[in-house]
Amino acid sequence: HLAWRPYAVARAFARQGVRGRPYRFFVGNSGEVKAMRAAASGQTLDRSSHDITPRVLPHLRAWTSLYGKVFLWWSGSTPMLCVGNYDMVKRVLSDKAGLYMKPDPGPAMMALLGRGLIFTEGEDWVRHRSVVHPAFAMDKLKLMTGAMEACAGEVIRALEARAAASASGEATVEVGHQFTELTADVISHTAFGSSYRQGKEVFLAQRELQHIAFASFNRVRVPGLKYIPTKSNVRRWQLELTVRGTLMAIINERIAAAKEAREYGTDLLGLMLEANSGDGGQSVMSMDEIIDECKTFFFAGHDTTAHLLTWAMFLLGTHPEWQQRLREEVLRECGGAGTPLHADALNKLKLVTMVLYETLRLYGAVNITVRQATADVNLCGVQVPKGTALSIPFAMLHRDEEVWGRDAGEFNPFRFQNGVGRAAALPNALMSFSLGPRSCIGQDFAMLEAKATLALILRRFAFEVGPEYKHAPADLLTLQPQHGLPVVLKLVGP
Ligand code: HEM
Repeated sequence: HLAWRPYAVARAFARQGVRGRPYRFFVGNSGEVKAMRAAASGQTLDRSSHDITPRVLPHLRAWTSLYGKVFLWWSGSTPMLCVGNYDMVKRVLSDKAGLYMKPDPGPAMMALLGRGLIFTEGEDWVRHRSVVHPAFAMDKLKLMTGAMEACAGEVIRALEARAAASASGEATVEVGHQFTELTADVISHTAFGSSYRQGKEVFLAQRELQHIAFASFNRVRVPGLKYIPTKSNVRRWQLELTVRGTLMAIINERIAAAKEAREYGTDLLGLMLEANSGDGGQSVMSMDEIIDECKTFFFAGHDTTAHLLTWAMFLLGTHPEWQQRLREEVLRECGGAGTPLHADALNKLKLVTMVLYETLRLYGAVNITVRQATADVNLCGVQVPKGTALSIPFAMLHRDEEVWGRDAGEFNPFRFQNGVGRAAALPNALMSFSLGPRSCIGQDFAMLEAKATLALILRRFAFEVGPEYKHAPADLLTLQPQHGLPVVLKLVGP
């Protein structure tokens, strides 16, 4: 059932090889993409339609309507196959034979994250995943609920004070910023426990490095420039030293303490070190690899979760009936304000979970992912030559009416009432955390943190989206409201 109009083009492409084909064979090129993105970046969308694709994937949306869900285009020197078909996506993401790999992340991302879980492949990936995976088991995450609640509680108290101090009992808050700071605190506490302050230093340095890396994305790459002591390079080197030095100190301190205590601790670092001390005292990962995994936690687990919370506030702020339902559920399962949160109670919040899934479907932090064919492969009948990049547009797949039904563009958390696997015509239709072996290792962590934070907010505040809000979702590596999300909070309860 592929809508495969340019199939003839693809076949010619496959027969005659990748390089050296004239550009006119292809549907679009990177120049067009830039122009479409620039045009889209000025638009504000209708906030009730929830179709963000004209803004975040304008090129794929335009070409999909012309050529179908699967088509070929050319990005710079790379042929790109848009894979908007579920069977194909599933095949690519479930691959265990190494037929599809992540493309080269480029020097900026490598400098930022090194060879952490996100960028390893093959046997290295299996080794890394075996060490990191145990830290994210649900029984371990449950022990982190206290730290999550403590961090969110601090933010809530500051907001309560602001609302209480105003004559109207209301406070207008830019929640995106609040959640970014909150998730940074949570990851610093849950990753590093008592070394939290040093962890926060690493985090701040890492965040500045991220800005430097992204600023360099759109610049022309001049060979050798990275070795020249420009102002930004010098700052980058200083920050890299801070990150590495501080992480190394935290890890060495922990290893030394474990000799006495005979355990590494129950934070993410401790659990990872525990799994790293393999049989016979032989470490599975080197110090450098552990450092890269710590950097990866910050990078992968921070903005993503902050945006999940921000978009959930947007949807609840524009759907007061759902907000009230969720508040009632939280009060029923978790008790009123002041009652400590328990992971088991949070896991019973069915309506909150449904709303979070629906938020992830409509406004998932990751809109698109890319894989590269490592060999000539037959992908559901399409000959894909080695080297072709496959772009998997989650944001479009999540709005596919054939899979999600006629109301795919609407906010309807009820679709998840029988579980995430039964929400659509196909079982793995929700791909916000990706699918298969490379799916998100931190998904339970993110959901638990989001549930704890929402529970605390719903118990204390009723809220609506501020009138000045402009609906302009932007893909700045992760999907976020371009102009922030002002929310008017009003105290509720005693
Ligand atoms: C709402 C929050 C989150 C979303 C939407 C999200 C989404 C994703 C997606 C789509 C991928 C796959 C990327 C790809 O293959 O191209 C991924 C991978 C990953 N995520 Fe998350 N993530 C979230 C939270 C977290 C958290 C909290 C952590 C850790 C603290 C984390 C750690 C990772 C890691 C390490 C990978 C790489 C896994 C591997 O390749 O084996 N993520 N995430």
